[in-house]
Amino acid sequence: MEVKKLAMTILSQMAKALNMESEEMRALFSEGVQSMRMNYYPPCLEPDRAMGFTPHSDADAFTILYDGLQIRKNGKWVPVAPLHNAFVVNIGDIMEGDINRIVRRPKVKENKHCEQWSVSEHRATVNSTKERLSIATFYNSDLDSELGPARSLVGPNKPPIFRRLPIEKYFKEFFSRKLNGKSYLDFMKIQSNGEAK
Ligand SMILES: O=C(O)CCC(=O)C(=O)O
Ligand SMILES: [Fe+2]
Repeated sequence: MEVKKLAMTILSQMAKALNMESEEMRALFSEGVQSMRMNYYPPCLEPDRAMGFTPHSDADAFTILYDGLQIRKNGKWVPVAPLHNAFVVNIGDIMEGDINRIVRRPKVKENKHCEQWSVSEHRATVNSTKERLSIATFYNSDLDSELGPARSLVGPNKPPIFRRLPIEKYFKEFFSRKLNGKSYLDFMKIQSNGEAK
């Protein structure tokens, strides 16, 4: 319950930073699905030859994670060390879909808080002596909702970049695929001829 409160505060700040109607954001997530995954990584004698969690972006809107991971930045894997008393927040695929990729638009890029927003591709490694436990809390809009660019962010001059589909269908499709970086996001994109892939 406490993590959910934190999530709603983060979402309302995100809405503000994106000039999105905060009620639209609140309506999407207040009754949404919150789920938690605990990942246990036992020590591994040959950590260089094993992977804890293969590279992926989270399929949800965003994730609040306890413990560190590695993110792909400019093609390189960079460790994000856990800070004492702090969480790591990952932007997931749904958030990129919902906000219509506004974060990549030049106008918003001027906003220094938005500049770093993009879906995080991450992975988890293992180590040779210590076991590791992470706790990830995932946020989604509710299962009856539709996934697609936020209505307050698209218009005649801002055409949608992602297609719309029922969220249940989105998850069925996601879980029938192998984790493969950000490939599912590409699948969600509308091609330049206006057709969904
Ligand atoms: O265990 C970790 O640090 C990362 C876990 C993760 O990426 C996930 O559960 O989606
Ligand atoms: Fe993840």
